[in-house]
Amino acid sequence: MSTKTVERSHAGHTEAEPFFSCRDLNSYYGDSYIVQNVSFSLNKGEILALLGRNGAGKTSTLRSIARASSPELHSGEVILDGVKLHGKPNYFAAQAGIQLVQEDRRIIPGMTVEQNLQLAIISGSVGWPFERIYELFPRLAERRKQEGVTMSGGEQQMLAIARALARDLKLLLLDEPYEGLAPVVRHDIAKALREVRAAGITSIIVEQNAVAALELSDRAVILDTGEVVFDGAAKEVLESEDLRHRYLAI
Ligand SMILES: Nc1ncnc2c1ncn2[C@@H]1O[C@H](COP(=O)(O)OP(=O)(O)OP(=O)(O)O)[C@@H](O)[C@H]1O
Repeated sequence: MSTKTVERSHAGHTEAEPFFSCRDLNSYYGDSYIVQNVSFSLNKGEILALLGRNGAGKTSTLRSIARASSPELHSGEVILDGVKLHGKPNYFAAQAGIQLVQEDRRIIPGMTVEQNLQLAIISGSVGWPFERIYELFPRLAERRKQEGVTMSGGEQQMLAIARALARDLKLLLLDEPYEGLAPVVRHDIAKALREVRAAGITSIIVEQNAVAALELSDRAVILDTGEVVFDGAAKEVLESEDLRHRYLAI
């Protein structure tokens, strides 16, 4: 039983059923108990920053929500738009509209930008038309015939997000989207993510650059050794030196 207290501010929460919720997630890598009773919820169209120090369990929580094969979700509930994803086969999460954009971006070598997008919808899950995606990312439109892996890191990140949008997307999970990117490129990605929010898509962002993530987000959840220690408005974390010092070392 945990001795930690969760600091919760209810700014931004509504009494209605949340669009997304995870409750008491417990995940393991083999015998290592990593994600410990993690619970939080999100309204439709919100961006949530999932923060914490190195090793706090951010990626593991994101992967548990996406029902990746590891870590293994031993118990807990994941509900998206009224649909229960727990107790179902892992692939059901993607079918239900959860897309995980992994830190290494996973662009398929030997394929152009457009072929990478075509491959994303081969399973039949179709989201934004390619032209709408190219309007969001004009750099991808210019490079649609270029091999994806030959593009810059920022362009590959755009393609990774574009691939998620090409599918029927309800919850976008982003693992370190700003990793290795120059400030100007981070700015372009943030602008696109705001447009994605304006289109009603809900996102969870894990990011080392906590300030950049908080500036983009409506809500924040902070993890410490696999447990939730804060759940509230992103603005509250930005404005609280105490929270930032205690849990984020910034
Ligand atoms: N494949 C794995 N096998 C065993 N343990 C793992 C594995 N991946 C991560 N862990 C452990 O789980 C814990 C949480 O890791 P996780 O990557 O989720 O943290 P994080 O908050 O995303 O960290 P970072 O900011 O450093 O990426 C760490 O102690 C890590 O060593």
